[in-house]
Amino acid sequence: MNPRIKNVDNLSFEGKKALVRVDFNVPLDDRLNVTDDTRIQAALPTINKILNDGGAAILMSHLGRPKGGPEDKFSLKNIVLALEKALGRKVIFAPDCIGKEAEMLAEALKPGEVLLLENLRFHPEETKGDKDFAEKLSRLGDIYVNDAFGTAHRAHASTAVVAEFFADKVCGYLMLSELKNADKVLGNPERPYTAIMGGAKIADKILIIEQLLNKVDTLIIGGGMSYTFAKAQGGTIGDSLLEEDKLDFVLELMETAKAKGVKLVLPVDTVISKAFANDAEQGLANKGEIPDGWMGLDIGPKTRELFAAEIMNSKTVLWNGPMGVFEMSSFDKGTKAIAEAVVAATKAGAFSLIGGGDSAAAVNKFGYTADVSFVSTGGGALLEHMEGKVLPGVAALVP
Ligand SMILES: Nc1ncnc2c1ncn2[C@@H]1O[C@H](COP(=O)(O)OP(=O)(O)O)[C@@H](O)[C@H]1O
Ligand SMILES: O=C(OP(=O)(O)O)[C@H](O)COP(=O)(O)O
Repeated sequence: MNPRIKNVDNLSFEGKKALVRVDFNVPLDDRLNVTDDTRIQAALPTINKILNDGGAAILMSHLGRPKGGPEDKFSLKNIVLALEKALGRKVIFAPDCIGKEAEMLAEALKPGEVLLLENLRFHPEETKGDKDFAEKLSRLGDIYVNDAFGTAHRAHASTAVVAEFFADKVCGYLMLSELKNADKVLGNPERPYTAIMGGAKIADKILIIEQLLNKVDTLIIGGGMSYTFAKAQGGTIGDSLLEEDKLDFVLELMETAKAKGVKLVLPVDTVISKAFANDAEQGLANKGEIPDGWMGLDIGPKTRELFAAEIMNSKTVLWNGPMGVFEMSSFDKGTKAIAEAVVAATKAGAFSLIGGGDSAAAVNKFGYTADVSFVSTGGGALLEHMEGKVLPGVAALVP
């Protein structure tokens, strides 16, 4: 990290109001309760440092990907209870992240108090990196702290642009420890080096693969991402997740992998279901043979074995994205099997780095968090950092 970037230890927050970008993009269940608070817990050291110094913390985050206006299921109000429980103190909630009310609540904040702002992405200006919006956010605090490692790959108003408006801008403890751990692998990874990719954010992450091909020896693709590969190879994928406009790109990626001598390992079978529901009719299909009216929601048993063998062979493992819809018990076996293989490889001496909001939640759900080398709160951010990119959220902190 650029040595000119300061961190929370370089400042006293006494009598100050810190505007803190956190990543509270946590999973919620149907009743809008937080199902995994890893990202909240991870932000506590920074928040507590500010409060213990005699400062006040104004926390801002996104939650999910709202369409550009308020939506109840994406309200940060849903996480207030979990945050209060984790912090052990009351949290004041601002129903909008900018405007008169937010400014008044911030103004009235006393040392030791915490204000949580409503979802930043209820304003489309956030993801556009709008300068006026960033300026409005900046009015709320005296010091800017970025501790949102999971969102540091986004050049958004609250993650990057807002920093321009502060003389004091620092990174938090989470950001520091994430970068430090990732750098253990970045410089000189022990080989064989295997990356495992899955999940549902296909459009974003497919682009990252191209860069990863310059780094890894083996690339395993599972989860929602794998069906675009199966389709590109001429298979049928029913109603499975598909990134239609990336079909040609995927074929090019496969050629690039071959040219670079990277072993690309794709699923050979898949658990299929008639609907996106735990109790829907289920079956198994070979790769690229999913009938119409069915969708692939997990890797199949042969794939579990194939992937596990590759992982066991590795000295460095980087994993982002679940292998299936692990939130439902009918489709969690692939993710669990891969987690078990990563744990076994770690016990055999490999360094394992698992990242992503949902991936971290999955590893937590299966009880393996302590059995891997490091669980990162960032998925896309971790991958982009591992590509060797300077993350915009980090670059913005250079004085
Ligand atoms: N085959 C699949 N079809 C639909 N969704 C999937 C599939 N495989 C995985 N997923 C979903 O991917 C989501 C996680 O994706 P992503 O956000 O990319 O991971 P992370 O948060 O770990 O970076 C999970 O909610 C999981 O249910
Ligand atoms: O969950 C996140 O990323 P991840 O799914 O890569 O772990 C971050 O909160 C970033 O969210 P975004 O991908 O909607 O910008």
